[in-house]
Amino acid sequence: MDIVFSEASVSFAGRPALHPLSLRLFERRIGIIGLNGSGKTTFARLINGLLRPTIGQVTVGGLDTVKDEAAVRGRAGFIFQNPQHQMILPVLSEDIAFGLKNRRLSKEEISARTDAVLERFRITHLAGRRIHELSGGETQLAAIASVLVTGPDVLILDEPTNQLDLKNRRLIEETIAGLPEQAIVITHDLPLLDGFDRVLLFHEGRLEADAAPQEAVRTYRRIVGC
Ligand SMILES: Nc1ncnc2c1ncn2[C@@H]1O[C@H](COP(=O)(O)OP(=O)(O)OP(=O)(O)O)[C@@H](O)[C@H]1O
Repeated sequence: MDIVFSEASVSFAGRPALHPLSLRLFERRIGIIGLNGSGKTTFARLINGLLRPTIGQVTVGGLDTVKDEAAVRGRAGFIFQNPQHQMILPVLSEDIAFGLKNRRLSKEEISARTDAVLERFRITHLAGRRIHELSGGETQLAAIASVLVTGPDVLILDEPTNQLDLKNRRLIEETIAGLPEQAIVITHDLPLLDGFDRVLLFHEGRLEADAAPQEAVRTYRRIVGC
């Protein structure tokens, strides 16, 4: 899906967090890297209307993130850094089904879609588990399932491998690689970007590189001197 930034910028209390930026994203796997506080989350939040540009415009599939906010939220799903915070109901299957409420679906349809997404991520055995009892990797998978059940075209993941052990990290890496949906991934886990189509490097609120993974990471290392 086409995501278009047109001279979009964000300031907080007059301080620029993202300088004016124009670009078009359409690739299937897009990474976002940069130091803490460089503007990555600010950029990503603009895509699903969680944040409005102070100046300029962002469109997703031709929809304006400000004027068509509700429709944009349906197209672009966001998985937060601490995904347990975005899960509303205590039990996993209930939380997934909750995302389908208000869609004029029958109980049977909601149940079938919930079962299908649990199966898709091979977490059917966790359906009746309480969210706070899930491991880090299970929580991340559960959050991805909860968002994807609603059928977004693009998934935005904010540091999805943060705090995961090697095994769970691998699981999430493979899950992201296998998603048919477009995915935009903010990460400090640079090897996660292998095979990505495009990587954006932010530095002090500016887009410093827009390149293939290796080149973007090289620029990142050069800029920060590591
Ligand atoms: N709601 C807010 N109010 C005020 N300042 C903010 C707000 N959100 C972000 N900022 C500031 O904007 C800048 C960019 O923050 P952002 O969260 O986009 O960085 P980031 O690259 O995602 O960082 P990290 O890797 O630490 O998550 C920072 O200086 C941050 O303090």
